[in-house]
This record gives sequence, C-alpha cells and structure tokens, in this order.
Amino acid sequence: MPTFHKYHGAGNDFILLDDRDGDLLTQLDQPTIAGYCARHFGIGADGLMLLRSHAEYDFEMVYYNSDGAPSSMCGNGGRCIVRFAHDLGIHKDEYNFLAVDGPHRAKILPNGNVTLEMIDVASISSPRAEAFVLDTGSPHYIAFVADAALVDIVSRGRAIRQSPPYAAEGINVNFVSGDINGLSIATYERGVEDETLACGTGVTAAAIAAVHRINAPTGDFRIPVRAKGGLLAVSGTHKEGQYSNIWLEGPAESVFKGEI
Ligand SMILES: N[C@@H](CCC[C@H](N)C(=O)O)C(=O)O
Repeated sequence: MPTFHKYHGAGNDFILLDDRDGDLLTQLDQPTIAGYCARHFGIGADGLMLLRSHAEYDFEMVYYNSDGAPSSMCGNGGRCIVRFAHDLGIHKDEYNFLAVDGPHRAKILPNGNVTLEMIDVASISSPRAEAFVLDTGSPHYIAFVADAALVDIVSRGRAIRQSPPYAAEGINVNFVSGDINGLSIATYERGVEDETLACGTGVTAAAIAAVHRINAPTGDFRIPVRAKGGLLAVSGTHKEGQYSNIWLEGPAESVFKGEI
C-alpha cells in the first residue's frame, strides 16, 4: 500500500491517499477503510479520501465515512483535499474539482485558510419548532438550543439520527446556539456515529438555517461558526428562500504522513 497522509479541517480529520494512478480504488473495501480509520487499532480518522485524476477537472474527490462506506459530500474533506492537491504540486489560483454532489470551486487564501464553494440550497423543512432539515451536499438536522456546549451530543444526536424519519438513510445532527452574528455548533456525524470536532456541511447548514430562521430579507451574509475544533465561516446570498454563492472557509492542515 502507498504512503498515506493525514489532514484535518478544524479537527475533522481525514486519511488522504493519492490515487492519480488509479490503482487504489479497487483495493479498498469497507472493512479495510474502517480499519484504517479506527481510532485505537488504525491510523484514526473521521473519514478517508482518494484524490483521483479526472479528464475535465483538476482532480476527483472520492469520500468514505469512518465506517468504510462511501458517503455524500464532506465540506471539511473538500477543503482538506484542496490543500492535499496543493501539497502534491497541483497549483491553481482557483481549483475546480469533482465530488459526489457535483463540481466544486475552491481557493487557498493568503492566510492559509481554504474556502470551498458549496451547492445551492432551495429546500428547507422544519419538523418541529427551532429545528430545520436541509441538504448542503449531505443531509443535516439543525436544532437551535440555548447553549450547544451543554448538550449531550452523542445521546441526543444519536436518538434523532436513529428516529423513524431518518433511521434508514441516516442524518447528521447539529446542535447550534447563537444567531447570524455568530454561531456555536456541536455535531453528531452519520457514518462516524459519534460526535466529531467539526463538520463542514453541518456548519454550512447551520449558517443557512440561522438566516432562514429569522426570515432575513434578500441580501448577502457572512457568519462565523465556532466548532469544537476550530473557527469556520460561511458566506452566501439569500433571495426568497433560495441560498446560492455559498462558500465555506476555514483551516485545512497537514498533520503527518506514513506508510501503511
Ligand atoms: N464531515 C463532513 C461530513 C461527512 C459526511 C457525513 N458523515 C455524512 O455521512 O453525511 C463534513 O465536513 O461535511
């Protein structure tokens, strides 16, 4: 097996593999990926990604949750794979890569942060007061609470994730406090089945839900979001319940590399 690389985005950590030669995908089955991601018996990570060649894009991102199953979009993973591409010598002013939810643009900012364009959002439901469900590339349940730091994330998050409307497909569950001036968030992630220190699609969903919740007038927004593993920011444009030009910004850093 090749060299592996470990990255994190605000504490959401990933194993990255360079599969530009195209050999790895078929060698990796679910137990193998889950074994690499295992915290005590493996490398340890919330997910694993392959960076693959693509004829029309700078690269393709293939993402697996730590349970070893392929999953939907990972926002922090997308930001980390851009940093990984740069570290592999793929240098662009603006990256254009393909992920499971379609093409994404991204930039490495002068301060070292990576900003990633996320999919538009046009559909938000509210299953109960102060709760919102939306898809930002991955499905998210957002519950506004008085203080996200005081919530028992694993027990309350798991109960919602396993509840009848969501049990089959799964959902990521985020507890959020604050408002459009600044949010704090804690996330229970599907496919990790535990709390993670940050979740990029969850942070994006929380910021959009915060705008939606107050029925904000048409305009642009930029909301800092404090996750347990670091500070991110979400900017975008809101017009009559449609959210577009959404960018997720935050740290994306190399941790170490090794041989499997
Ligand atoms: N950590 C992620 C989300 C990864 C996918 C998620 N576990 C799911 O299955 O939906 C992020 O940063 O967005």
